[in-house]
Amino acid sequence: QAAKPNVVVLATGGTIAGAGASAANSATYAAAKVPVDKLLAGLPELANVAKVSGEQVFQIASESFTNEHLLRLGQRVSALAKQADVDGIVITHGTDTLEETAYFLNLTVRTNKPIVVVGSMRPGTALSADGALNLYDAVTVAASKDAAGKGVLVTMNDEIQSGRDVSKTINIKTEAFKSQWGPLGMVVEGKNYWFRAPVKRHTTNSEFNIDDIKALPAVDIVYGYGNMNTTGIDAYGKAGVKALIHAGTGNGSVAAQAVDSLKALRASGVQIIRSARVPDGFVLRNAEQPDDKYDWVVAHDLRPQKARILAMVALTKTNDSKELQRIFWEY
Ligand SMILES: NC(=O)C[C@H](N)C(=O)O
Repeated sequence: QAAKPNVVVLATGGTIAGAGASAANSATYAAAKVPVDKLLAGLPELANVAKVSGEQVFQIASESFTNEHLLRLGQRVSALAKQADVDGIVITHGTDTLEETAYFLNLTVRTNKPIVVVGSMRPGTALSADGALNLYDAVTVAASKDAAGKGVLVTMNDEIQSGRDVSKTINIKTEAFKSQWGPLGMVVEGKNYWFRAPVKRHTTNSEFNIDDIKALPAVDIVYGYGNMNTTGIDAYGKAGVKALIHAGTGNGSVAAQAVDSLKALRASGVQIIRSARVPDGFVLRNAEQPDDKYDWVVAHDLRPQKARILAMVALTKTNDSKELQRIFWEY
């Protein structure tokens, strides 16, 4: 029998490492409690698909992820991916910001080896906990040659999703991770079934490289709503933000009373990136606002939190708005 592939599980915390007081506690529990060794020991079936080793990188709930966590995790993933004795990497992660980390790695880690980010909606102590199967699926995908070159992937709820496209769309329920463009495939009983492949640039085809990124610039998000005021926009400007994501209403529309503040910020050198608070669809250039005239960028189909990740990564290389727009189309 051929040797099993080597998969490293990098644990960062989240509900997949959570524990509640009773089996009835599906939503009330503490995240980031169970160490990686215990997670892996509780899943002996992993030995059927790979030779698995674990490493505790952080033990936090993912809402508390910072740019420093992103950089440290990315550097560790990159170093492991260069090792000849590592075939695939799994990252266990809280679900709240899982999509941001997955996209960050997708943009910056230069490897063809499968990288799979996984979490759970219920702690392992709960009835119908989903973490064990999600993790088994993640290791299955990370151990598979057919998962190579598809960018960073996410396995939740039997589906294989693109880390670029996927978002958490509901709390409480286990079918939380969706993409408007659909999953790439499914993973069932230790086997992958593929239906499509990503077309946006990622990993080995990316112009960004985590090994060259030492710090990420300040990029923040303001939310559009009825009766919007400019307090947030002006405060972020004063705080020295390098780009501001506007999570606009509808097709990324901007309230008339906010336009002047955003124009003033742009005039001071801050990049303005028009995204939308609407979950799906995409923002068109020069629709709703004259982006060419104001020298603003549109976020394409990226949700505000994903637009923030791409803006930070892009700004490590360029502060040219035309280049930024090209990057938003291509990634
Ligand atoms: N389901 C989860 O993992 C939620 C948790 N708050 C986290 O993101 O760490």
